[in-house]
Amino acid sequence: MGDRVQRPNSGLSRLYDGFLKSDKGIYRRFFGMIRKTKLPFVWLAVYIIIRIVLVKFYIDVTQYTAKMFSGDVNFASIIVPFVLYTLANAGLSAVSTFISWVCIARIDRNMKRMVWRKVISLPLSFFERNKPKELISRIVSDAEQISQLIIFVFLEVAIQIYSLWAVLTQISSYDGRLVWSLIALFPLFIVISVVLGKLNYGIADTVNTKNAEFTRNLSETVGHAEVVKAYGREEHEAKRSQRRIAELYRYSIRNSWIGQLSGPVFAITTAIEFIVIALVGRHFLSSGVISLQEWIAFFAFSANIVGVFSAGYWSSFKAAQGSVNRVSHIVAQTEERTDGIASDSLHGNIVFEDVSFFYGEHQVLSKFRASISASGITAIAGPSGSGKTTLLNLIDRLQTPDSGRITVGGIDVADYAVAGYREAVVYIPQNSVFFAGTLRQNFLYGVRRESVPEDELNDALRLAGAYDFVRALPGQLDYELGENGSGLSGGERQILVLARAILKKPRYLILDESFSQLDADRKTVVWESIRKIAARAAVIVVGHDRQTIAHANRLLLIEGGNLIDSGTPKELFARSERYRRLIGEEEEKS
Ligand SMILES: Nc1ncnc2c1ncn2[C@@H]1O[C@H](COP(=O)(O)OP(=O)(O)OP(=O)(O)O)[C@@H](O)[C@H]1O
Repeated sequence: MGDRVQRPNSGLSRLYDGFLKSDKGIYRRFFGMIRKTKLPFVWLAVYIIIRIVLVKFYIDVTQYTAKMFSGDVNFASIIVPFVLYTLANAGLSAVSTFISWVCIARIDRNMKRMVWRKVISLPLSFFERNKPKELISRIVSDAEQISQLIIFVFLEVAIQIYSLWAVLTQISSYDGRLVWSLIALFPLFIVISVVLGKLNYGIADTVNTKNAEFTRNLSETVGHAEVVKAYGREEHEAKRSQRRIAELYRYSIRNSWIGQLSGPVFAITTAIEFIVIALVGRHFLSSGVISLQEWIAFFAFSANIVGVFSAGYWSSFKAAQGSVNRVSHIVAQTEERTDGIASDSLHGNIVFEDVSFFYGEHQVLSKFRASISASGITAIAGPSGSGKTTLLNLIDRLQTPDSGRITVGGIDVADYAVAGYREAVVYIPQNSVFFAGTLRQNFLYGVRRESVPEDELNDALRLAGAYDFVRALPGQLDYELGENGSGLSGGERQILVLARAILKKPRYLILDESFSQLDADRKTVVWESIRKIAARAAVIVVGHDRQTIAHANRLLLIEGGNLIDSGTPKELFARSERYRRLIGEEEEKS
């Protein structure tokens, strides 16, 4: 928990930090991501049509204004149309703003749906590599930022280009040279926009990263408040948060500072532009090339063009680049394969054929070979960290071998359709995880049948030894559990997980020291159930406690990721000193 807080650099280097942040392949990834998000095309089309009409209104209103300012104040031909256009402009603008927000809300919703579906279909290794709490907080804010990017930047830029074209066409109708005097100023605006955009990206990305880290840290600490209190670390945690809050504050101030930089910078460019326009306009007006009305219209149109550049589209685009990167990174991940052989043909021994497996650089299994019988109870025993859970994860396809393969009935497990496979192979991990909701919802979690008769639920509860305590709960199966299944003891949760596994009628049941929190009586009941399950299914259980040894038909002894012996518990006890040491018999004898 003793983390190091990275302090921001000082002075100008902060500016360059942000300036240097750039990313290759961003456009390709962006469009790849957009292709997978359902866009609200009808709403977008309506929005674009209204905006095109508004551009036309804008050009007409500017010309009427110019006519008025040049002295033409005819009521019927100038003032009435001017007022009508202005009213229609205001009404349509309101409608277009509303539609733009509808488009954003829809894209945001569709993108969250798409990303969430993607995330939940990714292999476990993705969640191990990425910090899940940080990831979730980012998906929520990033999707919104990208939706705004699409509407307020990409679409808006396209509309502004159209508007620019319409305005320049109008100006060229006065005199083509006026257009070139404006175009000559464009490079200046573009360079300034790009520089400010780069600065914006760097700082906005850092602020988002710091925010996500902060949220992850807080939710981790709050989620384990009992540990904080038990170790008396309240003060430490308060100080740690304060450091992060102070750091966030510094970055936010820097963000605002850079955000405000664009105002004065564009004011200077506007002044330059004003001087150029005024000089060009005066020259053309005095030489009689354009009329007074055209000169006023030219001036108004030119001011609008600077407005387009100073609107900060490039800055907004760069600020959203971090969001695009994160979401597109998720979208580019490969999902777990869902197609494959139906689980009906899933029968036979589970065989590890030269399986090697790494967690990052750390090799856990090296050409591991073993066979697990398709019937009876097979126990996997070995010291802590020897790779037992990893073997179970590989059987349940939560992890995939880096080389070699695991077969069931001679077929690679990767070739079975994963949903059916996990329906037939039921895995009860070390921690029995429950979610907030009723006991019934948790009990039926992952049971794919449309409905399960009440009698069958009760039979499963009886078989697992859970019936009596569930009856005693207020509301029984409708008993409400809190976050992470709080409201039940650890042992009660373990029994309920077994009852749930019974409902799934597994062909292979995998248990990872799943009953460590039960008292001796309850363990006896649980083992009775396991024996009944083993009469029609293969049971693979990690552990070397007395009950496991007493019930196992066969035992695999693992050490350092290698199978060092296998046989019946009796055989191993007779011939293996390592085994005897492992189960503590040696100590007892002495
Ligand atoms: N997610 C992970 N990332 C990196 N290393 C891991 C990960 N999970 C396990 N390991 C490492 O892999 C090795 C095997 O772990 P595994 O959990 O399979 O052992 P185990 O025999 O089940 O241990 P235990 O009996 O303590 O549960 C250990 O050295 C462990 O530190």
